[in-house]
Amino acid sequence: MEGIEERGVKEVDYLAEERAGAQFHVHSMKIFLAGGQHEYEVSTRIANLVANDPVFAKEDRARISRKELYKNSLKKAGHAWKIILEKGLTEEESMRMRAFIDEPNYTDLHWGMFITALKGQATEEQQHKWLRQAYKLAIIGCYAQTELGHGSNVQGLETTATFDPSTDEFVLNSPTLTSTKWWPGGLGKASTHALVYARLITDSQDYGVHAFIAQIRSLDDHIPLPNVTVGDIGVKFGNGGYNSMDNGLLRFDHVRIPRENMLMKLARVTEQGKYERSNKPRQLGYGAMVYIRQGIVAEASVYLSRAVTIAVRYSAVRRQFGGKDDKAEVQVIDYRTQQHRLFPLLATAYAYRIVGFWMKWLYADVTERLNNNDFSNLPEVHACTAGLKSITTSVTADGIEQCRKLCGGHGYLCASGLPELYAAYVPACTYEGDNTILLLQVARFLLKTLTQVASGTKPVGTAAYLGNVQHLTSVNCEVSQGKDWLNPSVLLEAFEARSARMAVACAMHVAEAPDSELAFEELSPELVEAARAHCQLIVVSKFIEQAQKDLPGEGVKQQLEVLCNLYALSLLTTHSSDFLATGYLTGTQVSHAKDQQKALFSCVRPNAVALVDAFDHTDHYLGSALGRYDGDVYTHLYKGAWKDPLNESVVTEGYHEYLRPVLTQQLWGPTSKL
Ligand SMILES: CCCCCCCC/C=C\CCCCCCCCCC(=O)SCCNC(=O)CCNC(=O)[C@H](O)C(C)(C)COP(=O)(O)OP(=O)(O)OC[C@H]1O[C@@H](n2cnc3c(N)ncnc32)[C@H](O)[C@@H]1OP(=O)(O)O
Ligand SMILES: Cc1cc2nc3c(=O)[nH]c(=O)nc-3n(C[C@H](O)[C@H](O)[C@H](O)COP(=O)(O)OP(=O)(O)OC[C@H]3O[C@@H](n4cnc5c(N)ncnc54)[C@H](O)[C@@H]3O)c2cc1C
Repeated sequence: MEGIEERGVKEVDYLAEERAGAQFHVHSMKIFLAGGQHEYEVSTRIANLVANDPVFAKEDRARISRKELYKNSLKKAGHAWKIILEKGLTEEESMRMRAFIDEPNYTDLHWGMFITALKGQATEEQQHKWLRQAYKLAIIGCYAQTELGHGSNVQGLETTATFDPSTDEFVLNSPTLTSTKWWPGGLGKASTHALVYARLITDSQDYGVHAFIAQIRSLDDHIPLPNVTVGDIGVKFGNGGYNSMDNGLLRFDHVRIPRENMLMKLARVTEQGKYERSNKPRQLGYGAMVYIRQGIVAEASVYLSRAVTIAVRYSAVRRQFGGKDDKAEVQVIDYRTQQHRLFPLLATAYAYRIVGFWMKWLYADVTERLNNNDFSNLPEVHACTAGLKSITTSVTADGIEQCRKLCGGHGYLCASGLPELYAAYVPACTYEGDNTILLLQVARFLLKTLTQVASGTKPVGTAAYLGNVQHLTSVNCEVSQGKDWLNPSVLLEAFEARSARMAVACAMHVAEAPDSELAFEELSPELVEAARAHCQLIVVSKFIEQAQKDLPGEGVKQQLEVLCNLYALSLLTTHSSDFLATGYLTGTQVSHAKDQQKALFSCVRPNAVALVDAFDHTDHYLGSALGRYDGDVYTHLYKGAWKDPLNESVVTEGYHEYLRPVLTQQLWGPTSKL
């Protein structure tokens, strides 16, 4: 329904036939996926701005050295900041620009965590002092929490901040090797300041981990300050990927900072060294993590949809087998096995887009509540952000790798864009909370909620279904044929019943054990599965909610319904053992689900290319010869190969030293250089 001319490419469109077969209005879907007309316009404008600026080119990223990559990322960040200032870009526009530049750098941590933590944990006076500087980038901050010895166990951190009343200062110290700060992004080379999480000691008493601002580099010449040891931790996984970030190490040798550098909104130390807590929950000190976790959830769909766009377009271009009697060979997208691996990921990318919108709403809602001193839904928001961060990043990382395999041999080439995408994305399974640790947090929340339900408290929000636990643990599924699975309330009940039953089984086990902490540990694999089931339910329920709404644009609602059903049934069949073991489904009902899932593949097939077009990724952003909008895959793979530095000379460097002696049998002779 949409002409390729709109993209300014007239010469060739190998995917034209695919696009012509779409059964929905692609432009309307684009607007839906962007989050609205305004968001669509901002995205389009900023995507083009980035794509047309040579400073933001990214072709060579997988080929250049780490040093060059890092220096380039500094150049890009500086250039982006210049554009933001010159054009007076809004926060929304700047965030879009960050996304389209598509290269992690120190500003992610500065804006995402340093500033967020200051806003959440600094007093007004402190904010006035530090935020003014930080907003201008006159200082660059990082978030220095993790240490060599502890990351997940925040309460186990070892760095100390000991108050000295004689000088009204804290003394920051790294008492052991394992207390070395290790991993903070932007710390290695760029930051001038660090938000340091350290054990607060005053009057010889340890009050646990608190946040302090420490200047680590000179604002004149960027040299580390006295008694501060700071540097980069080294090359990370993959070419390009997250290597544009200077994850750093940091040690303090009795470094003195003013008492006012402790962030004092949640707790303070007086001039006399007295420790005083505010009446706000101490968990607000974890607020920056909650903010980034929701951001990571909102971003998951972007990464997954990029991989899926590449794999769908390539699968429509690529042909293998068949081709007898003058017929063209079969497009690999028509193979059922390809559809079985690819289409659920397409549906997942849509599901995560919808849950990402909801997550942003949830975060705005909790922020407003916190501003009004309403802390009631903090545990639920923590569970949602932690759990959804965990499942969306794990599925997205695995999904990118699956898309690489779906592209066969060419997927393994950096020219496909997929290896780099995976390398850049996969640390999301670890940073901002290891995904298993985060699911265990959800599990604790579920057990607590069930205990509260037992004592008559009504659960709210995403846990509300647990208020219906008696029904959900006794009801039988009524599906008797494949089509029954297309009923949203049937799907919803299946996911609610599975989640409630898994949580209840764990809760009973833990409650009956003499030592509940030991039982929790023993049962942790099952608890992780129960938490996953709960989080999948959240995504399914948000997708169903959205698919039931009326949306503008011919066929848009119908496509969302198909994808919603496909998403839910793919989860159901993949995790069928849960549904069977909890006794909610029979084997026959699972078979019906599988049949229905197959039928849905046939509905997706004619729309697949248009459904990925609707994500509206530019060729610059995709950075993939396989995922090009025009489908001209082979020309660009071929051209790309000749750009490789190995092909700069016809006879390779090293020929005379190392190849010729082998070929001429002179390996052991007197002139051999080997
Ligand atoms: C122009 C540029 C713009 C840039 C904008 C950027 C924004 C873009 C968005 C996305 C981009 C992504 C960029 C990503 C960059 C990478 C960033 C990576 C940074 C990091 O990795 S920072 C380090 C993160 N570290 C962790 O996540 C550690 C994980 N561990 C923990 O969170 C906790 O310690 C724990 C959860 C494991 C708790 O362990 P425990 O010992 O039990 O802890 P306690 O402190 O005693 O707390 C228990 C109690 O508190 C509740 N709770 C825990 N966490 C939270 C929370 N976050 N909020 C609320 N409540 C919490 C917990 O449930 C317990 O409650 P209970 O006592 O049971 O009632
Ligand atoms: C690219 C990248 C960027 C980062 N950026 C920052 C940053 O800017 N600032 C910062 O402070 N930190 C940063 N980090 C650190 C990151 O937050 C931690 O690595 C993360 O929280 C995981 O902690 P860990 O490394 O201690 O893992 P560990 O906790 O040591 O995990 C190792 C394994 O043990 C398991 N495990 C641990 N405890 C338990 C348990 N109780 N029960 C069951 N299993 C358990 C985990 O599941 C995991 O499989 C970054 C990390 C990376 C990779």
